[in-house]
Amino acid sequence: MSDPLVKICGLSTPETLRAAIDAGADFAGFVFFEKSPRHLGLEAARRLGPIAQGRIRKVALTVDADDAALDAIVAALAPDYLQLHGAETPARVKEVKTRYGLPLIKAIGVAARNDVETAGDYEGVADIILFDAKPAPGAAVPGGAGVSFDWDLLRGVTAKDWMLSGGLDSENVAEAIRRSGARAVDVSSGVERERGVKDAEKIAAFVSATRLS
Ligand SMILES: O=C(O)c1ccccc1N[C@@H]1O[C@H](COP(=O)(O)O)[C@@H](O)[C@H]1O
Repeated sequence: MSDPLVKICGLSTPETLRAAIDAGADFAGFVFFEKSPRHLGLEAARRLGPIAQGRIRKVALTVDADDAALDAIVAALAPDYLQLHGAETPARVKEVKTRYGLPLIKAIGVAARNDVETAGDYEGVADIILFDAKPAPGAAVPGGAGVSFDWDLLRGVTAKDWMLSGGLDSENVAEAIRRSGARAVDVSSGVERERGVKDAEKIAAFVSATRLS
C-alpha cells in the first residue's frame, strides 16, 4: 500500500516551507484567518507561493470567508486547493467550488459518531473531507489547537477521500493511522516549537513517522 499523504499546515516562512518540501510532504497549508497565530498576510502569500509552486500542493485555509476575501487569497497564492474550516454549508461549499474551479477540502469537527456522519452532507461537493477535533463551543479559532479526538470513531468511514487531523505529532501519528485507517494526515501544532512557530526537525520527523506506519 502507498504511504499516507501528508499535509503540513500553518506554514508562514520560506525556511519551514522548504523544510516541508524537502521532507517530502504532499500539501502545504497556509492559514488566512486573522485570529490564528499562523495567519498569513497577502504580501507573504505572494512571496511563499512561488517557492511552493510545482513542488508541493498549496492549500489556502479559510474560515467562513466571503467572496472578496477568497478572491484576494486566490490571486495572491494561486492555491491548488481551498480548505474551508468554518461552518460553511454544503450550498456555500458548492458556490465556492463553482466560483474558483478548485478542489475543496471541507473540515468537519468530530466529537461523536454522528459528527462523522455529517460528512455525507458534503458528498459530491467537497473533494476531500478533513476530520478534525470539534472546537470547544465559542472557540475564537476553530482548529490548530493540538487537540485530538477518538480515532476509532473513523473506522469504516464511507467518505471517498478524507484526511485525519487534530493533535497529531511524530509520536502518535502511526497509531492514529492504524486506528482510524486514514490514508492522509494533516498537522499543525505537532510540528511547532511554540504556538505558531514551525520547527524544521519536527516537520521531518513527522513525515518520517508517517512513512514508517
Ligand atoms: O492552524 C490554524 O491556526 C487553524 C486556524 C483556523 C482553522 C484551522 C486551523 N488549523 C487546522 O486545524 C488542524 C488541526 O491542527 P492541530 O494539528 O491540532 O494543531 C490542522 O491540521 C489545520 O488544518
